[in-house]
Amino acid sequence: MPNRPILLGIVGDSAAGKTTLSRGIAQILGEDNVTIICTDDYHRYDRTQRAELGISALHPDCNYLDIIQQHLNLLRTGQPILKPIYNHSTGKFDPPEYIKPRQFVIIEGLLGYSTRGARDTYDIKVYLAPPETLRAQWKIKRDTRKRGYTEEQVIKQLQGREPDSEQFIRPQRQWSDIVVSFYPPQDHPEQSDLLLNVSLVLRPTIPHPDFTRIINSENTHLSSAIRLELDRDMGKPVDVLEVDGHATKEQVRELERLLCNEVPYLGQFCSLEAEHDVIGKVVGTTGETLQSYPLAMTQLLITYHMLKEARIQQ
Ligand SMILES: Nc1ncnc2c1ncn2[C@@H]1O[C@H](COP(=O)(O)OP(=O)(O)OP(=O)(O)O)[C@@H](O)[C@H]1O
Ligand SMILES: O=C(CO)[C@H](O)[C@H](O)COP(=O)(O)O
Repeated sequence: MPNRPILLGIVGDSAAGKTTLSRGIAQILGEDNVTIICTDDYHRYDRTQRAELGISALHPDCNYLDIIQQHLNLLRTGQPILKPIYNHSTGKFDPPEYIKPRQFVIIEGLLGYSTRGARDTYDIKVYLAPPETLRAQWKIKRDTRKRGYTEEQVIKQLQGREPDSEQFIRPQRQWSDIVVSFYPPQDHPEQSDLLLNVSLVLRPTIPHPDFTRIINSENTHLSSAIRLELDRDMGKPVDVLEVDGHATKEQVRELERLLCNEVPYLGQFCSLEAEHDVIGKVVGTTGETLQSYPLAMTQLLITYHMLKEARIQQ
């Protein structure tokens, strides 16, 4: 057991896929081992007040960033918090809840990296950056089916929030250790969620697995679907792991073996070999379950980092 909980941050704009990724990782690590906190709960104003004030939920002034920071510090040292609850159905606040952190804590939300104090508390920082067209499709589907909005209302909200997205949300990408971007293949711009590629920007802010052994070898089998490239992100040199939407189970398994060489106990949590594996499964907007190997690879990499950190803390 680690001495203190391991904190994973997942930040990105609305409907960028934060909840989907958080739940997937929690299923892999075992839901009893994971506490998920959504920072929407720290909105300063309810929906009516925001409309009256003309402020969006994306604006730092619309959120209790100081309380987020304080709660992150408490969670990191294993202490409980009394957390507010924002109710997306009513647009109001429910009574707060008492939360004791489990072994792994995932904090997902809009503004998680916007203060230095908050940034310093995470063990691993992920930023989700799907192309804006894909995010808009996901948001329209999710908000019309699950949050009671009309398509016109969602489009209007996306347009109205764009200045805040640009000023406050997207700059947080620079603070992340891993930038995850699912994107549709060029030949299928009308994407199917099943075929999405993923680009994983790996900043040298945390030690990543050594992918070169399998990517640089004469392993043409793997390189047809998985490539490691040198690039720049926000002006800084990074490695980028590109996983093709057509990647096969066998190809992802090879990467899984590589990660398990470095962190053997990874296999106890996530394995494509497992009979009832949950890895790479995503519940679509209409409730159907999709299997995505690029998502499986993303979950494997993040879980690898969390388990490695947990081991370091022992
Ligand atoms: N990797 C993915 N593959 C396919 N579909 C996805 C993926 N991630 C998210 N989606 C779709 O996008 C929708 C929005 O995702 P999600 O609810 O996870 O976003 P979010 O960032 O948590 O949003 P918010 O901050 O507004 O609560 C989901 O309902 C799902 O259908
Ligand atoms: O960007 C969002 C993150 O989920 C929500 O729109 C934000 O939390 C405000 O909620 P609501 O749409 O219920 O007013």
